[in-house]
Amino acid sequence: KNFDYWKKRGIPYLEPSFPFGNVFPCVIFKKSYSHLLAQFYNSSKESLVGYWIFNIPFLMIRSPELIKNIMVKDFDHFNERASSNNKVKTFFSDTLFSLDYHDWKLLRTKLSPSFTTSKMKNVMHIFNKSSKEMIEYLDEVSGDAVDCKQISSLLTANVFAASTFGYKINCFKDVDNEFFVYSKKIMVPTVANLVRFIAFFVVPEMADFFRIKLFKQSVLDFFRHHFRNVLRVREESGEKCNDFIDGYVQLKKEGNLGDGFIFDEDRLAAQAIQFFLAGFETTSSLISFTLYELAMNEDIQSKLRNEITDALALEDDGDFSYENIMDLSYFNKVMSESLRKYPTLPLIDRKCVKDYRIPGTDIIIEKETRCQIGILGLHNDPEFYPNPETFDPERFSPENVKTRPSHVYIPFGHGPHNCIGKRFGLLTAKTCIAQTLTKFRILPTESTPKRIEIDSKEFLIKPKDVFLKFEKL
Ligand code: HEM
Repeated sequence: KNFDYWKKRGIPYLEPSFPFGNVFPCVIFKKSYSHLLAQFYNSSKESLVGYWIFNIPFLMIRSPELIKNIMVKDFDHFNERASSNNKVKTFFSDTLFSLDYHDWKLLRTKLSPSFTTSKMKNVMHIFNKSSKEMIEYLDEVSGDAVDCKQISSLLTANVFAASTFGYKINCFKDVDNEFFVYSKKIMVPTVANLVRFIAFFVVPEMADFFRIKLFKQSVLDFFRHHFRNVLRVREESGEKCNDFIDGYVQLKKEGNLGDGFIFDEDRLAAQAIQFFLAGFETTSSLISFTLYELAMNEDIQSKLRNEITDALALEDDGDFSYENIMDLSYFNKVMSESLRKYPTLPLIDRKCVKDYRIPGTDIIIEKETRCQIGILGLHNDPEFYPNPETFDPERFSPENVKTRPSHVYIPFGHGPHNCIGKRFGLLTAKTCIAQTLTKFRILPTESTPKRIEIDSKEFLIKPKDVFLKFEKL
């Protein structure tokens, strides 16, 4: 009976069908969720278009102006996510993705200091060390076809194990390490995992109704157990390592954030797990996609190598410093283009919390309406990015950026709910790519596809198979 919802409100919509609304291609794994959203985006030229996920009406926000209003200018109308206020009490209820606006704001203010420039400088040694562990591995297998997805995941696991869980491991030497094994269990592309992610992040009623859990209990117990151990060791020793764990120790000491929001160990563990959940696959896929594009575009690869080699020559210990790696202009363009073409977290959502009249129209977005922005569609819209399939870092030269409306490039979102780990993810990926380029020429193999395939069982944008060769320079 809800299928006349958008018609009644005079909002353009896509024709739904019972019982899945507009998401049938995703239910049968014909299309990934991100491609389905891109299809909704491409289906219209209007500023917004309605559709249904099962019987729940959603709005795809298309116009850059409206995107800006929702994310930034009129944030007070859209300050929660579709996943906010999840009723089933799980670790997820204590994360930035799920808390209501009031508690989200308290928590975000407390977590933000863990991501300042000085904190990022302090963890550069972890990014450099993990990248060198990858280089050692590539040295051993130089000339062979290497599974890029696997090496990117191993690197990201090393980084998160050290920074978030205080766990010193080298997964390149020990792929059966339990941290890596449990990490892969969370994200393994199965039907069950896809249903879990969609239920938690898009249709929380489904998670509530079917009592779906985001992780298996054994996986959650593993991460909680390690988190508690490292927290206890740090508390007892008083050691300061300038990492996330120092921040957790401090938050535990503060205890009550006010209004009954208390930082007990489970709540703290939830923060560590959410960072891992939000950062692990997004960052490792960014590395895989960028390595792939560099292999396929040799001219871009050599131009980038020249810039990076010059920058590294300024350092005396072979490690990249924060300033050194953040300020490389061509490198920044390459990473931006990679995130344009492959926005690894392809979905931004907001829930309307008070009725909103779209400026200059009579259209009202009503309270409780769920809005989504399909980043893949937006970033590949030829109106803003001509020949979107072409990998062209020059799209991000200052003159070209000026020609586009703001908010048509949002790989990390925008406004108060934007990605808290943006620089952490970028620094991890950049250090790894920079260290690799100083030692190896990246080449496609005979089996490397001309066009990368996205895994349709994944909630995030992840490549299917990417095999490349790393030839010593
Ligand atoms: C290349 C890597 C990454 C990409 C592309 C990415 C992308 C995104 C996007 C698109 C959002 C939604 C923003 C919005 O709604 O406006 C987001 C939110 C978030 N990200 Fe990231 N992310 C990445 C890495 C990370 C890392 C490394 C961490 C943690 C260490 C992280 C933690 C989070 C958290 C906690 C949120 C929710 C923020 C909030 O609602 O307050 N992300 N990310």
